[in-house]
Amino acid sequence: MKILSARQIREADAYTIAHEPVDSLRLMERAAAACAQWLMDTYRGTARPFYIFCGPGNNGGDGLVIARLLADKGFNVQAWLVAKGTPSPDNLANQARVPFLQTIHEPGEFPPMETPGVIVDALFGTGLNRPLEGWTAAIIHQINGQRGRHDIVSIDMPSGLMADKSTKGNPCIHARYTLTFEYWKLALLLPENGEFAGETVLVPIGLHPAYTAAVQTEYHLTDMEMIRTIYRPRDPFAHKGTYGHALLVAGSYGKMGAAVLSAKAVMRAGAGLLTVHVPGCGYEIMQTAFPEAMCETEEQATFSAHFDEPFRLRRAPEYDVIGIGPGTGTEPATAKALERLLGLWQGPMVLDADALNILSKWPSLLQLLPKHCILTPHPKEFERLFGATGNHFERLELLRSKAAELEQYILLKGRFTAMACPDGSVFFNPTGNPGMATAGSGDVLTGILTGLLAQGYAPKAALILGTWLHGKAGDLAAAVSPEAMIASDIIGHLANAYAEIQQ
Ligand SMILES: NC(=O)C1=CN([C@@H]2O[C@H](COP(=O)(O)OP(=O)(O)OC[C@H]3O[C@@H](n4cnc5c(N)ncnc54)[C@H](O)[C@@H]3O)[C@@H](O)[C@H]2O)[C@@H](O)CC1
Ligand SMILES: [K+]
Repeated sequence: MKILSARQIREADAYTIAHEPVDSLRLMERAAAACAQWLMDTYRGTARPFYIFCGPGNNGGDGLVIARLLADKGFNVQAWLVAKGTPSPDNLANQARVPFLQTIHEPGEFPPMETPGVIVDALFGTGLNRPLEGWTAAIIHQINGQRGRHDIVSIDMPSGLMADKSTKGNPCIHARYTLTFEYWKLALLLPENGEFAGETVLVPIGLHPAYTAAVQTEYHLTDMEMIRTIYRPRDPFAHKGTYGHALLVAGSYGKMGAAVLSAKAVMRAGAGLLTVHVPGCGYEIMQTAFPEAMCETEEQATFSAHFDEPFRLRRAPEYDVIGIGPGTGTEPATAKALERLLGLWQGPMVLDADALNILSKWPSLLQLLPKHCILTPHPKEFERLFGATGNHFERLELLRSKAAELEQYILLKGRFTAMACPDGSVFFNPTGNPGMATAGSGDVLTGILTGLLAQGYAPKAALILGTWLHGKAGDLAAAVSPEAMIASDIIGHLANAYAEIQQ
């Protein structure tokens, strides 16, 4: 699914009006009717009144239509026009159709709203072009002050948030739900705005599909259609060699769990063969915990500078992919080993955890990476690798520019994990939940990505599919209890995540 900028959303709106028998007033009616329906379905039977705050533009126009539609259905509705500036023509036309509309001219006129109800925030949407200040900011603070007593539902955007620019630190509605029209907006996907949007619900309003099909965007949200296009069913004539031989370099004294979790995920993702390279202290652990993997070792608790000797990496062509990093530690000897490895290997590769920490400590190693590896930092690892930024839009831009400059795929973990490709595109992943913020979850992702690359998926396909599978398996695991789930449960649900694609 493409993520459009505020300008492109306006164009999609105009294109629909030009190419369909619908004028702007009808389109507003359609969008507002979809919201009114959601509000009725969600709050029917609760006897909660609706308190609707309408701004001067078309977002306010949506609020006016919602007020009328809910009142027509017999709901208890109060609506206020927060009057500042000239109203848009469609807003004005709808004001006349809400006889019970009141006006707030200054913050002192903020209504009491005694009965617990639902505040509908239709003050500003994608038309916001600068931070809110003065008395509009004061109204936002007053609405936020009501959060304990009322549910707040924002229409299209939480008022105060700009669709594709940072509004960090500026006044903004804290919604429980955001009913956003037709497309995800970039701002709704970035963690710094999570507290404002609450739960985002996508509301289709029937914009013309031809515009979306043709428009060029850098940002995308992974959806099932994309996943089904990427996924390749197994060949009935397959043997284990068909699905590749992965090498996983992982573990150290006290951190063999990371290696075991990663190894299991490689195989559960579908790799044909796996060799795990661990320090000597981990040999028995690995062979016992996961007999499906072959295991080779070194004497030391960490990896030696002579990595390639017992390791016989000169036989590298027998591997299809190398995954490296979970639990390896960042000893100088291990860093040397990674350097040697990079001198010998130019194939597909996944670098995670301590492999990334080594790259941060010795940044010159970044230049030795084969092109089109997958790097999977969490925000702290990303900051150590590439530096701090002032807000999450800047961080996204840094992610994009580093992926292009280094010609690597870089995955930045988060609620909507952002995956930047060397061609400048960024894919956001929708699956996953807070239950996955648990030790070992990242090691499982490394394993899944390594397992997909082993099977011959191209890096971009492996990245999008693997991250989706990881989140979906996590969602299935969290369905029982997000608190009680552990990383092994994600592996345990990978089969069910695959099954969802095949349905
Ligand atoms: N995209 C679409 O296809 C559709 C959009 N609709 C609605 O239209 C909205 C966009 O409408 P508009 O473009 O009229 O914009 P908005 O209603 O979001 O806001 C524009 C108004 O706010 C004022 N404004 C902007 N920044 C301000 C600031 N910092 N302080 C005070 N005032 C400020 C402008 O002067 C203007 O009056 C969407 O969010 C959505 O709710 C729907 O009505 C129907 C279909
Ligand atoms: K709004």
